Amino acid sequence: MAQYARGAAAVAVIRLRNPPVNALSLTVLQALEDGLKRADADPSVKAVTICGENGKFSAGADIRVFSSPKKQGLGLGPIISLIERSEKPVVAAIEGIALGGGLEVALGCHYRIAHVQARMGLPEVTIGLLPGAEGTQRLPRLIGIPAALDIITTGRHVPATEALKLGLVDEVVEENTVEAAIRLATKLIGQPLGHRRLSLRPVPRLPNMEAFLSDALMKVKKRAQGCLAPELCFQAIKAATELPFADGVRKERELFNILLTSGQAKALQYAFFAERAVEKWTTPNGASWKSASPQPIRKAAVIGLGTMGRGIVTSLVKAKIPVVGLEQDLEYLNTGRKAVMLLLEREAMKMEQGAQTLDFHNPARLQFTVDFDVLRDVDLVIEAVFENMALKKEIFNKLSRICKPEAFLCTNTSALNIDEIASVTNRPQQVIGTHFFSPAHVMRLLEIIYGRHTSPTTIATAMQLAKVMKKVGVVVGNCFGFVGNRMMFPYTQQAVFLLEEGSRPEDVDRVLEDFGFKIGPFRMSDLAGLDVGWRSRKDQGLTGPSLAPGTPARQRRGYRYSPLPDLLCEKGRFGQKTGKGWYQYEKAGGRISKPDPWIHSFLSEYRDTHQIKTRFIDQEEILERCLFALISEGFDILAEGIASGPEHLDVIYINGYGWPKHRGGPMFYASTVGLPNILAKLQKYSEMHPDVPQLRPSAFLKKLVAMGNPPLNDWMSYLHRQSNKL
Ligand SMILES: CCCCCCCCCCCCC[C@H](O)CC(=O)SCCNC(=O)CCNC(=O)[C@H](O)C(C)(C)COP(=O)(O)OP(=O)(O)OC[C@H]1O[C@@H](n2cnc3c(N)ncnc32)[C@H](O)[C@@H]1OP(=O)(O)O
Ligand SMILES: NC(=O)c1ccc[n+]([C@@H]2O[C@H](COP(=O)([O-])OP(=O)(O)OC[C@H]3O[C@@H](n4cnc5c(N)ncnc54)[C@H](O)[C@@H]3O)[C@@H](O)[C@H]2O)c1
Repeated sequence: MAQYARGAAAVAVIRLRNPPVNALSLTVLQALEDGLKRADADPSVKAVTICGENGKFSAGADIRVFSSPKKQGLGLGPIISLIERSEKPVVAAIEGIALGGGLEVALGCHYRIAHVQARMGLPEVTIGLLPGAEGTQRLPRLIGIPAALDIITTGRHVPATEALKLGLVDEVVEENTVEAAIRLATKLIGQPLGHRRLSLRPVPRLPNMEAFLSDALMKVKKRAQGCLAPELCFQAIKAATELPFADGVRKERELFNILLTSGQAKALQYAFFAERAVEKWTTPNGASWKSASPQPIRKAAVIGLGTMGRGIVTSLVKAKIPVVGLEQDLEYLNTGRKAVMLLLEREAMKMEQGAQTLDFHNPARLQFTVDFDVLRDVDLVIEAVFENMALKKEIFNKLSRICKPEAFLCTNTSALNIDEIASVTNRPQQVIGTHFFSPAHVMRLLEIIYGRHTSPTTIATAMQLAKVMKKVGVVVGNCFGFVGNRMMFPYTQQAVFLLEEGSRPEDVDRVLEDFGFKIGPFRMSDLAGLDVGWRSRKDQGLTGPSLAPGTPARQRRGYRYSPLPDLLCEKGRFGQKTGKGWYQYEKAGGRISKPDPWIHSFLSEYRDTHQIKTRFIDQEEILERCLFALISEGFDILAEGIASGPEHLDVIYINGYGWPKHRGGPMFYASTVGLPNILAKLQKYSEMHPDVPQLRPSAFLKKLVAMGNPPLNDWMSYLHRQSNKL
């Protein structure tokens, strides 16, 4: 709702109230409208201030309303026009946040005062929409086309000081913002308001408007990667340059409705809430975010300053946690130190542009050592040494002897058993997997893996660490590859099988990149290094010297196996680092991939050798075999209780594996394709490839289909229900 009160003799204060972020629900809108009408009707009221409860102006429209049948009633635009038309001056007092519809309300006001720590923005694009309450028409009139385009098509939050420079607000204050707004409103009583009504202003012209817009459109499309909203935001802003205000508003509404009814908005809004839902973690034995309290981390250590350790140290420094980086010897230490410093210099430059600083030259904040004794006083250690169980056990055993008893011990292993690592310590309850993604200072995902003995406090502490590092922590159970890499295995396996049967790496990558992945499986493999998987397969006895003599080339443990990646590694083709992998690169370490004729003839010789008949494989088959195998593994993970809901898998894939957010994650995508369709396709492919267990549909998927294809929110409630149709 919105509370109506008198702030000073002649000033009415309308306070938006809907905790925690004063989202504009239908009730709030009704109360806002009632408040405006009451102020208008009361002759003793000469001015109005609009503010928000609890130091937050408003986070915009209540996102849940967009998927409810009541959305027709969300008539925010007319209320904003009502504010603007008021003959009594209306001042917005912006504290905390003014986002989306919240900022649109402020744009309808005649003046805007912001607290110095406030942030403003129109983030609708991030949930698949555009500002639908006349914001695409008012903002360009206030701050010009280039700035409005930037703010609306990126959805970024603008700090108050920048907002002042842009002319988005009239004043920034450090004191009580509402009181300052009331004072301003009092001064404005009786003054003319015409020039303050944004709908009456022209859009500032640019000398080269047409060229500017066509260049901007190209950039917006390139960044959008298949997402519809940025381009429609652009169209709405362009309309402001071409049409009178009222016609521009009509165009905005038309474009808004296209987005609202698109599957993309639904997917992006699902992703918004999924990301928040995973913060409320639970485990099958009843541990939960509600009852577990995190411990403070005042100092941390990172062991191993290779690819991952460097990024992890950088993330900790950025989170202002003092950190010690440890390496195995001085040579590795120097290399690691230089790499960390370079990353930090770059981060510092970026932060200075945003007027923040990064203090990392102080040894109390960042220290490097080869001496484990230095770790005696740290509260938490993250191990990021080579992926080798014996080495990890040696390190954890040492840590458990050296670190103080209350210190937490985390491993960045990609797949190894957390319980086995914990077993060599004197504190298995404080051992946990913290699986960062490369590059660790950039990627938002932190997969948090609890073992059999991990305590709720340890889980809560790892989740808190994720939050402080501005990452998305997702709590999952312990199994080989955990959630992300376990689901990735059937996906990359299908990609390689498709090469055996007739596709080329660039065909498979193109289909998955067109689907929206930032990078296809072969380009990804070249980037990560083919040798990483090769080492792991050798450790598992799937290839290399430990492979039993006489093992058929394309079979392991009775199932289909493709030796193609091993053969490439044997030829020294490790991907980007060697300049050759599934593609060729301009040089070792090069990044521009080109299809490689050598690979094409290598594949055709391989097919001849193994008497595989080359066939044309269409896009549909490529997409379905890769994605549905991954999804089926996801259903197995849910059935085993490794993750507590489909949104966990989706958040992991969006934030760690480049899954297109506008498709909502693999499990959400499965729900849009329809579980019966996925089941039917998996059954078909599985019949065609009976020696590939990853194509056999998950029993849980079958059960959900038998139960009538329930909506995704209900899936987990069917886990233990009996089905007589199976
Ligand atoms: C064919 C049919 C035609 C129908 C016509 C329809 C009508 C047309 C009229 C359209 C009017 C459009 C108006 C406007 O242009 C559209 C919008 O405003 S869309 C919303 C835009 N705003 C956002 O995207 C902001 C989203 N929120 C955030 O970014 C962050 O939450 C935050 C505000 C920065 C705060 O961050 P944190 O402090 O980290 O806190 P949390 O993120 O954990 O949030 C706390 C809590 O609040 C919930 N929440 C946040 N914002 C909203 C919201 N806008 N709506 C609903 N709920 C919100 C969040 O989910 C958390 O709750 P929890 O999930 O934990 O229970
Ligand atoms: N590279 C990735 O993309 C990625 C992603 C997620 C997780 N991981 C996991 O992170 C871990 C590290 O991987 P990486 O890619 O950073 O490896 P890396 O080879 O780049 O670095 C490992 C570092 O550990 C150091 N090290 C080895 N033994 C040590 C010891 N006894 N004491 C101190 N330091 C020691 C090495 O000198 C090296 O610098 C592995 O478990 C890996 O599976 C890697």
